[in-house]
Formats: sequence, C-alpha cells, structure tokens
Amino acid sequence: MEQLEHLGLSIQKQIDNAVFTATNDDGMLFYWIDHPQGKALISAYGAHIVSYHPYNQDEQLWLSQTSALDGSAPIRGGVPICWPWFGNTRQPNHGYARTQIWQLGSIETNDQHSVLTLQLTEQDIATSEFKFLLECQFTVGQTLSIKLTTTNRDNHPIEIAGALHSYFATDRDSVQVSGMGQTFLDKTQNFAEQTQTKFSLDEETDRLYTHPEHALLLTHGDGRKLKLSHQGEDVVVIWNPGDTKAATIADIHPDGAKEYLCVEAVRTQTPVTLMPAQSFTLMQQLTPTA
Ligand SMILES: O=P(O)(O)OC[C@H]1O[C@@H](O)[C@H](O)[C@@H](O)[C@@H]1O
Repeated sequence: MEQLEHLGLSIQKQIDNAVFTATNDDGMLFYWIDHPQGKALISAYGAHIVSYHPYNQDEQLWLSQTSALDGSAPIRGGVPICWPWFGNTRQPNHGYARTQIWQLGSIETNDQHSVLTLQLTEQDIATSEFKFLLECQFTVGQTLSIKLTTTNRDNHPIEIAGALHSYFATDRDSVQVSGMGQTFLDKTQNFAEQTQTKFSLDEETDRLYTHPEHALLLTHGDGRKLKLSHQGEDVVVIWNPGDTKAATIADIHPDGAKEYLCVEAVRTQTPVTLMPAQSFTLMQQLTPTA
C-alpha cells in the first residue's frame, strides 16, 4: 500500500483474490498483487515490475524517484524487458517491448503465490517485422519468478534476443555477487575481454559475463542474501553507471546509482532462431533470504 501511495496510484478494481488494477494521474495501468506471501506492482506499460516485496523481507527492486511513469520513456528501475534485441545494435536501445502497452493474459492465485501473465503480439506494434506472441509470466510469492516466452507465430524462422534487466535495491559499494565466473567483456573498453578473480566494481561498470553459473548469489553489505537463478541466458550483465555518469542521466535521482546494482539475464551473443510455432523462454528467479 505504501508503494501505491508513494507513486500516486489509486486502486481501480479487484480482479482476483489477490490482484487489483490501479492507475496513476497519467492514466497508466498497473497490477497490484497483494498476496500474503509477497506483494508486487507491475506496469502494463512494458510488462514492467517496479516493486517486489516478499513477506517479512525488504523491497528487492530499485525504482528511480525521477523515472517517467507516464508512458513517455522506459521506466528506470524494476525489471525492464529488453526485446527483441539487447543494447543498441538497433534502435531503440534494448528494443521496443519495454515501451508498449501489454495486455492481460491470465491470473491465478493459490496459497503460495499469484501468477500474472501479460502478453504482447505484433498487433500491438505499429511496425513489426514478424508475427509473434510474447508472454511475460510473473509468479509472486516468497520467490519471484519472471519468465519471458517468445512464440513464433509467423510462417518463417525469426531471430530474437533480449534481457530481463533487473535493478536490485542494494548498497552498491558493499554488495558482492558470486557465481559470475572470472571472464567478462567490458563494454566501457570496447568489449575487451577481461578477467577478475575477486568480484569488484569499477567507477562505471558495464560487463557481459561470459561464463556465469545459472545460479548466482548476491550478498548485501549487511549480510542479507538474494539467490538468483537464470535460464535461457548466454551472458549475465552487471551494470552500474557510477556516480559521475549517473549525474548526467536525468531519470536517475541524485545519488540513486549508489542504491542499486543491475544483474541482468541476457540473451544476446547467440540470438535464438525460432521455427514457426516454436517457443523460447528467458527466465530469472529471485529468492531473498534474511
Ligand atoms: O538507459 P537504458 O537504455 O535503459 O540502458 C541502460 C544500460 O543497460 C545495460 O544493460 C547496458 O549494458 C548499458 O550499456 C546501458 O547503458
């Protein structure tokens, strides 16, 4: 509830035992999951989860206080969905899925969790090169799982990449991540390959880890831990712009870059080719522990 007030959202209606719709003054639609095991706020714009708060734990996702929430620009924070490409190989940066209004697919609640699925198809996009069904399934309880599934609905093969670009709320200067492997491509150095035996961040960190484990452990400075597991990724990206660069990014609030670390499940080095009717899932799951 606190998060709803903070973002100026009003509940519209209850659509399931634990799920409500809410809107802000700009008319943007959100889904508020208020389950005894976990709470989450998901924007229809971008199928973008902006808050996840498991029972008896802290907020897990960072959201910039200066993020646009009116549909004029991608949301800064939470878990942006990058699709059908990652980065700026094409424009817009990170693809167009994060700036579309997604439709509600289904909702199911049991005593463990609520499962909400949002959908996007080529019919929602002004110019799409192929026919597709993109589904993002959020399972919200003591664990959060985000599954992004692409299905080729065209009559020829399609190629896709993408990412679950999660911004985790943490003290950036004391967080540790294990399981990353020692090799990464450094985007700040024109993707030069680097090795690092002990995890530490640079002033600006923008790295594609090429040999991560599927299960990672993020340890906050105060000892709390967040288990992360992935499926379908070919690299894990760690990104934080550092304070100097962040000061030039209008939708990161002052000193906001100190409050998060992006750990992203990314499929980009070897894009996926899908034959007609074939599907592919990119997944990230987070399990916080006290
Ligand atoms: O500002 P955007 O488009 O959300 O991108 C944020 C960052 O996303 C990261 O995944 C990229 O590695 C960075 O290079 C990029 O700056």
